[in-house]
Amino acid sequence: MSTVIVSELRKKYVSRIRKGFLKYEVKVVEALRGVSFTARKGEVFGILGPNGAGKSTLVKILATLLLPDSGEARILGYDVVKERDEVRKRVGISMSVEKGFFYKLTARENLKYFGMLYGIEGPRLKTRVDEVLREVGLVKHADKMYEEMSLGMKARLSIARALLSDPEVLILDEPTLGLDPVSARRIRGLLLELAHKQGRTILLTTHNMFEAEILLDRVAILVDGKIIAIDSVDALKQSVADSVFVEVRLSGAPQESLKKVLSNFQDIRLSTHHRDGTVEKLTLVVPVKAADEALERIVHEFRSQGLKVRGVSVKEPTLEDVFITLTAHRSM
Ligand SMILES: Nc1ncnc2c1ncn2[C@@H]1O[C@H](COP(=O)(O)OP(=O)(O)OP(=O)(O)O)[C@@H](O)[C@H]1O
Repeated sequence: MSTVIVSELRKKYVSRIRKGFLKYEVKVVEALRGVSFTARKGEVFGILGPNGAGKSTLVKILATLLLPDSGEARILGYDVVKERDEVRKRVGISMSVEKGFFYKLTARENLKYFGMLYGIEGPRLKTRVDEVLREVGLVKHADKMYEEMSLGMKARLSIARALLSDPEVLILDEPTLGLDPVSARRIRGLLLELAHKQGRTILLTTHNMFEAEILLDRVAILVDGKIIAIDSVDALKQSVADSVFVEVRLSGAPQESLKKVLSNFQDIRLSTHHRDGTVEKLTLVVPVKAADEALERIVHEFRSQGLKVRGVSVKEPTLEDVFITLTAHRSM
């Protein structure tokens, strides 16, 4: 059953940049350029994309915090623009870990405050606050002041707040951003439980490929305001089955020499991003049919440029390889 249905959402930002006394330049950014997808009950659905792709814009619209220019989005059948209040009653939102809590109140007091705002009253409020504290594993820290909590605890508190109204859908913007690996793992475990065991739909944004691989049932790859692929991580990996991903290990090769060699191979793309310095390891994306011959040539070329090749091996593509294959052209 689809709980979130998004069709053809568009959003532009128009800003004025000051260019001098009474002089402005108008800048238009098309943050969303016709985004459509559906998310189902009980799944963790992720929106993955580079900086500025439009992820926050998309989740803010779904969370009823921003109006789209056109298109439609329905959550549990309710329109996020025309039936905003109905959506808000049914959707738990966590936009940013640090925002919106009272620093001098404890975790429990913060939750009580927000519970009251959501209209939960009397003994029900205390029970519900205890329930969500238990759910996110914060009972032990319930009486800690917000300002004294670790980042991981704050992230869990933010999810606890989103759960107060017992929503069927959760919208989370970068729920593990900035967390240490142990705290991030804990949050991921919690999200899997909330979706797979309790049947909630979780819609989240992430930059983190590793997280996407282990957490998401399906992922939409958003680039420049457009979704370029939607599927399970496994299916996305399958979609690049006509390419071989080859890892080449080098002894500190300078960027310039690599660029020179690779510019001679139109059919080979570079998957790994390197910005500067020397390169120890790179992943090449090679069409299956040309693999044997192309690899031999490229290793030969590397060597003739004086680059020391320490090893060449074929590897399983990661989501990052898929992402870069789908989004980037040759990039170095
Ligand atoms: N209030 C705003 N005014 C003008 N431009 C904006 C505004 N908010 C976002 N943008 C622009 O819209 C585009 C999409 O931004 P958005 O924050 O949605 O991307 P994002 O994928 O969430 O990026 P990040 O991963 O860096 O948070 C970017 O080019 C951004 O600069």
